[in-house]
Amino acid sequence: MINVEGLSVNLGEKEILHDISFSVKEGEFIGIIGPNGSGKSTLLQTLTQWNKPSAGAISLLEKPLDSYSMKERASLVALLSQHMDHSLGQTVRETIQLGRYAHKRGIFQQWTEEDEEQVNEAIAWLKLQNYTNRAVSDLSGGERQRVAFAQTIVQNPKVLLLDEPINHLDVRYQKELLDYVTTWVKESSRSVITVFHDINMAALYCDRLLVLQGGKLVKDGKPEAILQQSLIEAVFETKPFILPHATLPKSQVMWTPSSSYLQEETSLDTTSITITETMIHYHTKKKLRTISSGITGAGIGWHSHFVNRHVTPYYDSEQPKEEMEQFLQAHGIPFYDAVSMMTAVDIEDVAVKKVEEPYPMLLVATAGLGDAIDPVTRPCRKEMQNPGTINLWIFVHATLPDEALLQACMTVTEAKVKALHDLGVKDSETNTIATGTATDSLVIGATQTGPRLPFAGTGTEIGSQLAKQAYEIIAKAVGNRG
Ligand SMILES: Nc1ncnc2c1ncn2[C@@H]1O[C@H](COP(=O)(O)OP(=O)(O)OP(=O)(O)O)[C@@H](O)[C@H]1O
Repeated sequence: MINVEGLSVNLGEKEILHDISFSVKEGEFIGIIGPNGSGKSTLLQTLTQWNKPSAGAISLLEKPLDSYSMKERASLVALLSQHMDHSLGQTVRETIQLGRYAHKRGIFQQWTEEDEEQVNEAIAWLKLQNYTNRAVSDLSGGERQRVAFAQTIVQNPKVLLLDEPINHLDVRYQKELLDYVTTWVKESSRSVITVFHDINMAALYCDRLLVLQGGKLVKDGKPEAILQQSLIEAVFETKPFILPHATLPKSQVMWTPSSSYLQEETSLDTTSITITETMIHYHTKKKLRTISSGITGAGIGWHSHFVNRHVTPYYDSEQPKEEMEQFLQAHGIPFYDAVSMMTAVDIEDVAVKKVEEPYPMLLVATAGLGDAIDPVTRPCRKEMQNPGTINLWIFVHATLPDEALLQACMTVTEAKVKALHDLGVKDSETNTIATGTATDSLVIGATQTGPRLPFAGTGTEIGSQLAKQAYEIIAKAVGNRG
């Protein structure tokens, strides 16, 4: 659709773009990212011939861009820019209607049914029905942005160029506009090139990203190839963390504030454990990085409340998470900040241990064995037969990346299996050695302010400590049962 070859642009005395080459196919949604002043807007403006190149060539539909008349170009390429005044009518409808001008020829510019249809469609898509008779001058920044977008879209161009189209929009309208653009580009074999400051939105919506730095195209690739820590840090001069999106196979960037207020030390303190008949509750001053299989706070997160709640052997809830949230709230514990689990074991049988060397560690365990299971031998059954569960908490004063937290889970689980083996705990149905109970829970929390330990597998110093301590605390908790 568009081919750019060796493009350079001078503005005044200065070379703003240098030797840029890329191409855009039909149906592609391209994002341009880069720091302030890197030339993103200049590039978009040059694609409309707003700026004249000092070198290189731009072709559109296989013909040089400058071989089209202004009128032809206007109907093929539409630019929504922050840096130019859009033609404004009095009302929203009039302003959008002006976008159809690109399709009018000759002196008798009759308004057609197609014009009306395009305008009404854009008004509906952008949810502007209630604004059509409002004066554009009275609209908010975001509302005006949607009107300007509607005016651009009714031009029905082959190529749509958008310069920061979402910067004034709230998150709902950002999503709606980008969802709309995606449908528009995919269903009608057109192309879109959009300048983004929001790298995450660019990565979510674009097929490819162009990265500009100092007027040069430093990288052209799929979002997952662009969202690499070294590249983003080099271009934006600030360190990102790249994480997977929670539900889509896409990458996202996270930023960490440099403020020292967020870097305070947290130590592990046994005095902040409260043990009552109802629950074991541990509260840390600062949130810990956690990996857990609890009822609330499961997965990877940050939490400062840890709850092992006593329930009767007959506890039965169809919605244990909601029921647990109510329990936490009733006890003044914010459910969103709590890793919680349940046990039918008497809370007084809890085992607690604090270790200082080599790494400070706090361990808390309760162990019921009524439903000890050997899942390798026993056929699967849905119903739990006897209550009983091993709940294990391990808190470490160290900085563990997520992969080390996962390794710590493996290390600790292997130690639990060995403990049950050495204790001769058996699955009552198969009479073979159990690996755990059917409902065991685990949380590992790290203060993230101690020494940085990249790995926590069984071959590491921290892994060896985790395994030994987990083995001992489980054995102690099993021994504590009345
Ligand atoms: N008419 C002009 N004459 C001289 N220099 C210009 C002109 N227009 C823009 N520039 C300069 O060109 C460089 C690139 O500007 P441009 O607006 O393309 O950057 P950008 O990447 O879109 O920036 P931002 O993220 O801040 O919007 C900047 O240094 C800018 O000052």
